[in-house]
Amino acid sequence: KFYNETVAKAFLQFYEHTAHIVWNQFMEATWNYVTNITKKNREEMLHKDSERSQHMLYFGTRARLFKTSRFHDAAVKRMLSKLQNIDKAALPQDELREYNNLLAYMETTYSMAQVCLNEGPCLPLEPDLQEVMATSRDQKELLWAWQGWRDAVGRQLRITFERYVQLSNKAAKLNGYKDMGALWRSKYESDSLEQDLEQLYQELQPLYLNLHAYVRRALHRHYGPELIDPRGPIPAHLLGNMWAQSWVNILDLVLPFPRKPPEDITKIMKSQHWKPSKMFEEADKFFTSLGLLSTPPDFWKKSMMERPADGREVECHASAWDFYNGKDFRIKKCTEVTIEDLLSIFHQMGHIQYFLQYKNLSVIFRAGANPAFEEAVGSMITLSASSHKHLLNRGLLSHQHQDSEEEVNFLMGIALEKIAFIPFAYLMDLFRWKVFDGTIRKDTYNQEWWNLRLKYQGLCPPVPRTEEDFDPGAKFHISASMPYIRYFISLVLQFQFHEALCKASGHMGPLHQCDIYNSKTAGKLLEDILKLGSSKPWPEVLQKITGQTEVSTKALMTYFKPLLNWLVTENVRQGEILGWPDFSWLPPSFC
Ligand SMILES: CC(=O)N[C@@H](CC(=O)O)C(=O)NC[C@H](CC1(C(=O)N[C@@H](Cc2ccc(O)cc2)C(=O)O)CCCC1)C(=O)O
Ligand SMILES: [Zn+2]
Repeated sequence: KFYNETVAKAFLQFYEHTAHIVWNQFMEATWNYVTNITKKNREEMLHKDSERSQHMLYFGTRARLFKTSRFHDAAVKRMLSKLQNIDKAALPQDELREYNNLLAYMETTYSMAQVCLNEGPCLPLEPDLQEVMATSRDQKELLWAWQGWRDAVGRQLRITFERYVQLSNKAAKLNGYKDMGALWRSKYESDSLEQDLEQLYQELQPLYLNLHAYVRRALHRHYGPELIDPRGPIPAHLLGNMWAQSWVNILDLVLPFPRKPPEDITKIMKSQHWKPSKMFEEADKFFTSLGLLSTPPDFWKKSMMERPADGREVECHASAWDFYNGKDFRIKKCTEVTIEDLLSIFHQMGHIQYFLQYKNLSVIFRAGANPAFEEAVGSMITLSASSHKHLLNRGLLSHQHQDSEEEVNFLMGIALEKIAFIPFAYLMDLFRWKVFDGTIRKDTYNQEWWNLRLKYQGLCPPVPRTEEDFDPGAKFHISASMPYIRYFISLVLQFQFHEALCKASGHMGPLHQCDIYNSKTAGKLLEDILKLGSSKPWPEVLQKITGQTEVSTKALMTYFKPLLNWLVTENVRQGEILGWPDFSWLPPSFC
């Protein structure tokens, strides 16, 4: 055992010196693969991944030799403890190779999947199948896309996923965790995480139940009683999204005041000849308006902002990339000129801003205070960017005022994105944690998935499901082994951040009318926490920006208060039943 803090610092210097080279090469090879899916690029990526794993193994095992209990420098202690988790690099060589191959297989199957029309073309998810799910009002066509996607992806991943679970748990155990779920949860440095999350969910549930009941009534009106049971769960293919995780695309069906429809911003963008690059510039301008950093030249030279026209196979799922050299940061996105994509670019640019702000920290601390912070930054900016005030100011809306009915319509639009998302974001990792800890066994993966989809989202599958299906695999993050609870926590955090920055910007009036654009004060508050990366425990960072040390739903509830009041009144008037009692005792075979 080493006791000497000076030795530890030299060890960390040596790590630092070699790490950003290994990480830069790994990111480059991975980028080359996902932006040009070929066998050669896959081999190169897997080779760079194994180099990175060897590097992690070398330093991770040695980091464990230091007795840090008597060390004085908190940063040294924190860095050494973070180094000790080496994730999949703890697996023996042959099993690591197998694991990397199955990870690549799952993600690539998802990225290349298409659904073919009988004698017509084959449609990829982005933009074609997403477009069908968003715009079709023909339930047979929706069912074709919904079922076709799950046949093309989920079914193909079922067996691989079972092996993925085994190897994931083996890697977790080799890192000292009881299973991979425990390793994922450890990023939040809290031994009461699961209880805290359940508490947040309970506080938010009334908001979701009221929205669910109201939307069910509207769908009942549109699709009729043969499809919608006003006391039952909603068929999962009717919500305007492949996973029913966001319901924004059925706003036209559920608009509270249909005589005051919101302007179609996508149409306005197209009439103003917006291009993807302009969408990225727009988001960049928001951050510089706060006095924050602008994207460097490499970003504009090396990002992939549209699906390539040269027929290359690419992974279209949007993502933000840090190349760990302090100057190369990129976004990969198959951008379409729509308001949904513009707002998603704001989210991605939030990741880029975090990368830029912490780029001078040690590689070990180049991450969010916790993964949810990483997600909340961009989503918080999106709250300002999607405000009526901001869109008007940016020429994306024409008419001035917003009366109380238009305000409810506006809040409904935001709620269809944020409130609808609550149970989905929660159950994604509830499912995987149970799979990793063995509560959910492989012969009931799909049944248990739909039990959770019924229990939390009040959805049911539109056609019978069997254990030949693997519907969770039809969601990117499950095929890409990317944890998801970060988005649930981010949902609450982003409103807490938004409230704090709105206050700092001197905003007066309702929270949902706040736009922090141009506020250098708000920007400074944000900059001070982004710079910290993951160098401090997140409660300390949360306190710096909000004054509180706890994640709290208060700001979110404040934001949606006018809508909740309206929803409750409306549901009582209609005699709605909250929840889905008609299916609570039957197994959710199908709707
Ligand atoms: C190299 C790498 O992987 N980088 C990470 C970032 C990092 O870890 O540094 C990364 O880019 N991850 C991709 C992911 C992309 C998106 C996503 O997947 N979103 C979720 C949840 C959601 C839903 C609605 C919403 O408004 C916001 C989020 C979904 O769509 O289900 C796509 C749409 C927006 C965000 C992301 O940006 O989080
Ligand atoms: Zn994100």
